[in-house]
Amino acid sequence: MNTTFKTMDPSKKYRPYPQIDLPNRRWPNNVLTKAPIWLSTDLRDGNQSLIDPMDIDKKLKMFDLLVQIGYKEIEIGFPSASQIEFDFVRKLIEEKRIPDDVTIQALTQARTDLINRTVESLVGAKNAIVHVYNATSPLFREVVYNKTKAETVEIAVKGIQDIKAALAALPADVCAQTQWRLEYSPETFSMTELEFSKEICEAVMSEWGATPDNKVILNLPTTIEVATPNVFADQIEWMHTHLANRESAIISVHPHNDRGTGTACSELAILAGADRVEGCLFGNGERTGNVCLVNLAINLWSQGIDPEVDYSNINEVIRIAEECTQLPVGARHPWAGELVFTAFSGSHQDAIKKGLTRQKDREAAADGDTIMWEVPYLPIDPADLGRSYEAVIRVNAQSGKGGMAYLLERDYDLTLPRLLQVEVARAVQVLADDTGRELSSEQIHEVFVEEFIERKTPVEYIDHTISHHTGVETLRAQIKVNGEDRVIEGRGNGPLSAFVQALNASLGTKFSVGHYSEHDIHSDQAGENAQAACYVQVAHADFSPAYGVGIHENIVTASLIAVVSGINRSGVVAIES
Ligand SMILES: CC(=O)SCCNC(=O)CCNC(=O)[C@H](O)C(C)(C)COP(=O)(O)OP(=O)(O)OC[C@H]1O[C@@H](n2cnc3c(N)ncnc32)[C@H](O)[C@@H]1OP(=O)(O)O
Ligand SMILES: CC(C)C(=O)C(=O)O
Repeated sequence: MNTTFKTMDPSKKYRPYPQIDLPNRRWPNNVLTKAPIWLSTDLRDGNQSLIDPMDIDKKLKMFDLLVQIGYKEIEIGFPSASQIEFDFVRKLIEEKRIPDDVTIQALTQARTDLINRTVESLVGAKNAIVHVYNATSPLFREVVYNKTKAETVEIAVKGIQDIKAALAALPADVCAQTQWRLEYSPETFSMTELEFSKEICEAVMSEWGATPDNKVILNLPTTIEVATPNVFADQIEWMHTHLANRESAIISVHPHNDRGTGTACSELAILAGADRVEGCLFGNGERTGNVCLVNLAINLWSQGIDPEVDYSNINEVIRIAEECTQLPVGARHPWAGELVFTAFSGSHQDAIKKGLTRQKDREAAADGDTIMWEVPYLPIDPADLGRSYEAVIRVNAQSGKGGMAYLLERDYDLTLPRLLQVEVARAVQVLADDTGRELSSEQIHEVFVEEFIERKTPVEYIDHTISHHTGVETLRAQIKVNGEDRVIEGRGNGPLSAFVQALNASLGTKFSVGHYSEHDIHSDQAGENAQAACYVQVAHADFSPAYGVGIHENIVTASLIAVVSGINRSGVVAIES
C-alpha cells in the first residue's frame, strides 16, 4: 500500500495559491439573473481530449446536436492542426450546415502559418470568430516557452497582426461575406499575475482596435484549476474592474474541473462580471474536463432563469453525446445521470410520494395556471427534462412502505391503506434482503398477490348467497377449512357482518373487522371490466391485526375473499397438516 499520505508532509511539496487582494469585492453580494453567452467547445477541447477523436460523421452529429440544443457560438475545432480538422470546417461551410444565427469559432496558436490556415478554413462562413491563444503564466513562460513577459506580449500582439494581415489578404468581397470577430485567450490565466493578464489583454485589444461595436472576446481560462472558486471570482472581478476600455471587451471564462469546482468557478465568475462561458456537454474535455454546460444551464433553470438552451429531451442529448465521445455520462452526473431523479431510501420515497401527490392536487386546483414546484428531494420537475416519474422511485433493501405503495398504485391501480402499506413493506423487505438487488414493480406485485390475495389455507372461500328479511341479511357461504368442505350461515346488518358471524360460529373464533376500505380498479372508460379491491383488517384479542385483500368484479365477493385472506394471515385458525 502507498503510505505517502501517512508519511509525507504535503506542505513540503505543494503550496497554496495566493489570495487576491480585493478588499471591496462585490461578487458575493451579486445574484445570477440571466444566462451568459454560451460557447460550446465540444468539437475542440472536448474532441482533442478523447481517446478516439470524433470522425467526420460524429462531428457532424455533435454539431447538429449543439445547434438543436440552442448554442449560438460553437468552437468547431483547431483547423490548422490537421487536414481532417480543416476539411470538417470546410464541409460545414460549403454544405451550408451552419444556421445564420450560429457563429463558428476556430482555435489557433499565435503562429503565422497556423493563423493563415485557420482564416483560410473559415472563409465563406457568415459569422466566424478567430480564437488565438498563448500561455501567460510564470511557469509556462519559463518552462514551456522560455520567454520574458515582453516577449510573451509580443507573441500575442504579433498573432493579432497576423490575423489582420490574413484578413486583409483576402479578396475584399470574400472577406466581406463574413462577420469576423476576435477571441484572445491568455492561456493559464488562473495562474498568471493579474497585472500581466491585464497588460497582455489590453495590448491585444489595442492592436485589434476594439470598440464597443467591435468587441474583443477576452477568454480567461482556468486552464488548470489551482485554487478555490472564490479566488477565481476575485481574479475575474479584478479584470472586470481594472481593464481599460472594458466596454469594448466581452469577458469570457473557460473553466476546467481539476478540483471539481468548474461549475462553481463559472457561476461565481458570472457574479464577478463575466459575460460568457465556454464549456462542454457533460463536462467532457482535457483531464477532468471542461465545465459542464448541461449542469450550468439546468442550474439556471432551477432558479427560474431561462438558460436560453433547451434540455427538454435530456436522454436524447445523453445518447448522442455518448455515441460521439464514446464516454459514458455518470449515473450521478448533476441533473442528467440515470440515478439523479431516483430515490431508493424509504424516507426519501415517502417524502417524494407525498410531495408528488400534493403537487398534483395543487395543479388540479390551479385550473391550468403554472404553479411553483415544491416536491421534497426533487429540486426540479424531472418532466422538464423529458424524464418520466417512473424513474423517480425504485425499490431495494433500503426502501420503505412509501416506495412500494407508490409503485403498486402507479402500475396496478392499488391504493393501499397506510397500515396495509406497512405489512406489504415487511413482506417485500424479505425478498429485497434475500436478493440484495433492486426489485421491479412486477416483483413487488407478485409478493403482494402471493402474500395478501392468494392465501387459501387453512380457510378457502368458494361461493355465497345472500337473502334479505326485514333489514337483516342472511349469508350462506361455501368454504373449505383445511381442505374439508363446509357450508356456513350467519346473519347481520350487511353481508360482511353476516359472514364474520358465520365464520366465528363455524371456526370457534372471536375475530372482528378492524378496518375496511375499497376502491375500483382497472375500469375502462365505459366502466366495463371494472373490479373492486377490498382491504380488510382482521382484529383478534390474542393475535396481531392482519390485513387481507380481495379483488373481484363483485364488491361483496371481494370483501369476503379479503376477510378469509385476513384470517389466514392472522393465524386465528390453526393449519392442520
Ligand atoms: C489549453 C489548450 O487546450 S490549447 C489547445 C491545444 N490543442 C492542441 O494543441 C491540438 C492541436 N495542436 C496540434 O495538432 C499541434 O500543436 C499543431 C499541429 C497545431 C502544431 O504542432 P507543432 O508545430 O508540432 O508545434 P507544437 O504544438 O508542438 O508547439 C511547439 C511550438 O509552438 C510554440 N507554441 C505553442 N503554443 C503556442 C501558442 N499558443 N502561440 C505561439 N506559439 C506556441 C511552442 O513554444 C513551441 O515552440 P518551439 O518549437 O519554438 O519550442
Ligand atoms: C485555449 C484555451 C482557452 C484553453 O483551452 C485552456 O486554457 O484551457
